[in-house]
Amino acid sequence: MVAREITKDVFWVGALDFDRRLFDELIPLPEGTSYNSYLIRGSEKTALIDTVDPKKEEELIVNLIKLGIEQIDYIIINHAEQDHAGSLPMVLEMYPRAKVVTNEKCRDLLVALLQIPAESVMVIKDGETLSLGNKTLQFHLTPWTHWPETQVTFLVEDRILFPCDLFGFHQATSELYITNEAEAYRSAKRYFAEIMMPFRNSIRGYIPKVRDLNPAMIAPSHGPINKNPKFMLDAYEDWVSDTVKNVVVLPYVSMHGSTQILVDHLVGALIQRGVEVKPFNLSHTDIGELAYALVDAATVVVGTPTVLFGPHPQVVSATYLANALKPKMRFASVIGSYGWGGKAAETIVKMLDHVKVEVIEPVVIKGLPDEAAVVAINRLADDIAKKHKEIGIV
Ligand SMILES: Cc1cc2nc3c(=O)[nH]c(=O)nc-3n(C[C@H](O)[C@H](O)[C@H](O)COP(=O)(O)O)c2cc1C
Repeated sequence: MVAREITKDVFWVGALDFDRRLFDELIPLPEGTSYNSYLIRGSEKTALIDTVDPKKEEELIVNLIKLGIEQIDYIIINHAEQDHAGSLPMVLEMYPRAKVVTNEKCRDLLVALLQIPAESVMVIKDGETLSLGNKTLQFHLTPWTHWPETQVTFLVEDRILFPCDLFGFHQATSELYITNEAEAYRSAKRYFAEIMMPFRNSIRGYIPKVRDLNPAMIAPSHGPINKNPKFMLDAYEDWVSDTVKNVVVLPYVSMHGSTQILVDHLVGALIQRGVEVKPFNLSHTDIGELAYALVDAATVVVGTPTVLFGPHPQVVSATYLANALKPKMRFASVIGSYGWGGKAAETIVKMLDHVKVEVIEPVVIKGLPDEAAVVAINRLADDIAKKHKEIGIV
């Protein structure tokens, strides 16, 4: 890997991870990822902003050595998660005189997660600045833009925002900057869905503050640097808003084909009624794509057979995730088939306790769908189209 200069005396010194395919043992990474770390050489002091995932720590160290960095005065930690702070012990070993700079909550997490000695941390407060001589770092605490300790750092003179996870996305690319905004939009929306969506209300509050800073660049900790911050801020403003689209997301499983028949019929019935529908067969769905679809869908219909008196375990897992991601969905329903009895639909509805949804009457049928089942699915499609019309999205 090679360190690259972004602007005078500001360098990207991170690591690209083209091969990584799973994050948090949960999220598929179709484009790999990067762990961006930045080095700022002021006239008097040198600062490193965030580190890299420990499995790539050697690349960070080599970048620093190649740049001829003999002393680091400050290591700014914007977020304590290991993919950004995990190489801190190694960097501190290499540069023992460096002070770790972060907020109080982040310090406590660094002590807990990485056993960093508390006394090596200089605690900053919201709005505080740190001079590097001819360059000034300004810290803004942004709790719950992922974790409780998250903060962003602004390089005042160069107007570069270092927001760590916020506004970034998982992509390993040799390009230092975003070159194709349409592609970046898709990757960033997926990242938002997987990581940031549960915190949409907090993020909404920070967007005007970021706009006030008027950054010339956003240099996140995953993915390429953004030279057009307005593009990302506008996109985020839309994603964090309460505005939903005329879309039904339909995650489902079918073991023997009966629930599949209901799904297929509902897909057709919704299309006929002018409602966009996105089915996801959970036996082979990339859950990142499911999360992506949840960002602005008005309705979620969960399809499940009854298994051991409840929903299919794959459906339980997807419903748990959807509920935890707290999408802005307004309506929910359940469809499915059973053999002799159970509480699949009731269990799914109970699981949706983090989202404020109006439940539309489920369609749960015995065995193979018959004419009555088709009528019931048409009724469900009618109800969904009516609800979408009532809220003005059709
Ligand atoms: C492992 C397994 C467990 C099942 N458990 C139940 C059950 O507890 N209650 C029930 O009504 N049906 C149960 N069934 C029957 C299915 O719900 C029924 O066959 C249904 O029509 C399957 O829908 P599908 O074709 O969409 O997979 C079970 C089926 C399987 C294979």
